[in-house]
Amino acid sequence: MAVIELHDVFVMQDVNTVLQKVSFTLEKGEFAYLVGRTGSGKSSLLKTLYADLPVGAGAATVAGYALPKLSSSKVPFLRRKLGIIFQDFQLLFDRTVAENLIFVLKATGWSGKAKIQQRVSEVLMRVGLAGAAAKMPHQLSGGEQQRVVIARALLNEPLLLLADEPTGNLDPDVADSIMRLFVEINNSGTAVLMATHNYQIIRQYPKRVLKCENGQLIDSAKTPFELKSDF
Ligand SMILES: Nc1ncnc2c1ncn2[C@@H]1O[C@H](COP(=O)(O)OP(=O)(O)OP(=O)(O)O)[C@@H](O)[C@H]1O
Repeated sequence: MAVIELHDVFVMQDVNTVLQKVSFTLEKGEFAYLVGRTGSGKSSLLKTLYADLPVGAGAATVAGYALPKLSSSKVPFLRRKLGIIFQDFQLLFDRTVAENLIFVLKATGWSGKAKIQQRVSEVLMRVGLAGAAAKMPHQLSGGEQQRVVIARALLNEPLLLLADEPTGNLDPDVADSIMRLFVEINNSGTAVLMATHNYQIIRQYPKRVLKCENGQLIDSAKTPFELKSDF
């Protein structure tokens, strides 16, 4: 089953076309990088996929939801199938790690204190932060904070993780450990689409690459291309 299926999609910012005729399929459990120079349209494409930007034209299905016709009341249901790891979806710094996670669980319809506590423990364990529940975000390193963001994205067992520069502000060792976490999550069946400028990571963990260039999306699975370090 495909978790993303786009056919001739136009990615728009207001009246401007950022990407035209985007067509690709991401299967369940697949991993792909999304690359391209600054301003080439990576974030806009990701935003289109989680219905933060409207589809200009074309056919798009994400996690079983047909996007062009998706009513705003259905958007939360789509988002529950997705784990979104974005620079601007940061942690709430006035609450503990556990409270950050509980906030999202309650907002997505969870109830029952024991069930909620158990889910919080499970996701923290999954990202290697079993002891961090009672800590405040500022007591954690940048890499640990990113792990909490990933834990939060995993709360509702998403079919697909959408990540925008998840290793962006981290030093190379920490970036590598975050990448290994993504690989582990992917190996357990969650599809991942990760926008990145991190050439080292792509070299070290080679996978399918989707590249935004000149208003189009090039797919290494269809048109093999050599990735240069200046993408
Ligand atoms: N909120 C916005 N309103 C209008 N135009 C925007 C907005 N955000 C981005 N754009 C424009 O859309 C185009 C694509 O930007 P986008 O942020 O998708 O690129 P990107 O590849 O993610 O870049 P970066 O690598 O810097 O994150 C750019 O021309 C940008 O100026």
